[in-house]
Amino acid sequence: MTLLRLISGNKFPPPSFPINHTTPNNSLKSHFRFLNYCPKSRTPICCISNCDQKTQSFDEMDKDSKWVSIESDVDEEYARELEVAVKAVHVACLLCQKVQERLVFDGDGENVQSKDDNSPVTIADWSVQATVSWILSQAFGTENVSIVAEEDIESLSKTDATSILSSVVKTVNDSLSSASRFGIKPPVTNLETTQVLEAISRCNSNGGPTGRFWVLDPVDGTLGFVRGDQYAIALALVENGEVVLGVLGCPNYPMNKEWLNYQNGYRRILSRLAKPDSASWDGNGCVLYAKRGSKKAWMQPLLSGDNSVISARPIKVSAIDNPVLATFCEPVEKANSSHLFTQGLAHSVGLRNQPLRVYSMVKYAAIARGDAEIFMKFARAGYKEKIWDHAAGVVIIEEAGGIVTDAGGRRLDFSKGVYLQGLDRGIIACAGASLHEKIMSAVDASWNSSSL
Ligand SMILES: Nc1ncnc2c1ncn2[C@@H]1O[C@H](COP(=O)(O)O)[C@@H](OP(=O)(O)O)[C@H]1O
Ligand SMILES: [Mg+2]
Repeated sequence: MTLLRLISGNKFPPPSFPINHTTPNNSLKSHFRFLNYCPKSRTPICCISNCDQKTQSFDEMDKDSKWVSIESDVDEEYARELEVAVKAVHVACLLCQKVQERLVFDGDGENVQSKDDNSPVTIADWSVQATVSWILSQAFGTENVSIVAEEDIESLSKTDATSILSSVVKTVNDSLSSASRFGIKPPVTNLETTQVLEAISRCNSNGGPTGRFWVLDPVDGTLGFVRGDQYAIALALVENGEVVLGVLGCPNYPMNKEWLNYQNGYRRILSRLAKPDSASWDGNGCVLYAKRGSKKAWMQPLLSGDNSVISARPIKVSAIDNPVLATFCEPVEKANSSHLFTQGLAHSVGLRNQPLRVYSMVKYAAIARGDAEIFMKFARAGYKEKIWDHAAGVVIIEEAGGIVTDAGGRRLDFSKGVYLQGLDRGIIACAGASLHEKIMSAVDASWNSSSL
């Protein structure tokens, strides 16, 4: 591993800069390789374009790449894992954007399949799983990487799935061949079909209480994805049952929170009106990440077009604790969480705003960014929540200052395998303790009379 070359002191942000670990004092060890800061937004800027003052990347990463990012100390625990994970999620976001464009605009419906539970799965789900699995294996060695992830290759390996499989292989190779812009060294030659299938099927860990494993939801909210709406790519690292890193890619969730309100295919509507400015921080999606215990969470814009500059901003949960002013999020699909029950809770707690119904873990992102105050999910009795639907979001909200528990006030338990075992009634994530307590009391008061 190589350490960055130091960049001259006057290029660092001024003392008032909000990220204190990137001040000149500790900049020697900083792995956030500043090249400058933006005078307008006062955010750190890292140059990805060809630049004399470029810094070096990890040995196994592409030597020609200028991608630089991630504010953490190289000696810090999980610094390297975080860097690789963020890069992998950026690559996955771009992959998904391309596939979603094709699905939504070109009506590429052939590349959507139905799973046994009737939920959709697309070439993006398999392609992201293969791509992230390959990137993690390259970075840490296949023998050191254990992944719990949503997809398997059963339906993909069937004889009638040959055209889907070849689309997946092409999508993975296209995505990896352009991954060098993120500092990821592409494969020397295109991956063969067997290698792609192997990368997907390697993600067959069952998790558990000991050791280290990654948790991946390649496309969370696949229904939102196929509808041209919100979805997320979620990658977390769990060690001895505790989520230690979380990275959440939200390709359709730009900086401006109002965009969340464009439900039912806002991107489609928007793109018809005017193509979003691809280089704009405001018009593009974001990647959020956090490391357990750092008390900090971060957001980067998604790269697109020829954009050569990237910056990260610290994010914090909302300071609103008055229910009258608070907004709660919940799944779009009634089948995934009872809207009737949360409506009753909202009424008894005094929430007045309309619920923000959003697909996927973008809801966790909304709480962590301070765009909403409460996320509630009350699935039907018997539904078993999977760890990949929550792991990354939980650590990001907690490090951004929020709280995530079940309805009994217990932290979610990621140590029991693929499912969140022992979950009490539902999931409640809040910006602060006061709202959280009010919701929990309201659940206690109304649970027995509910049909859940
Ligand atoms: N009956 C059900 N009850 C609760 N959650 C469900 C469900 N069926 C599927 N889900 C989960 O809800 C996720 C979508 O979240 P949301 O409803 O918040 O958009 C799905 O993720 P995938 O789309 O990755 O399968 C799936 O894991
Ligand atoms: Mg999911």
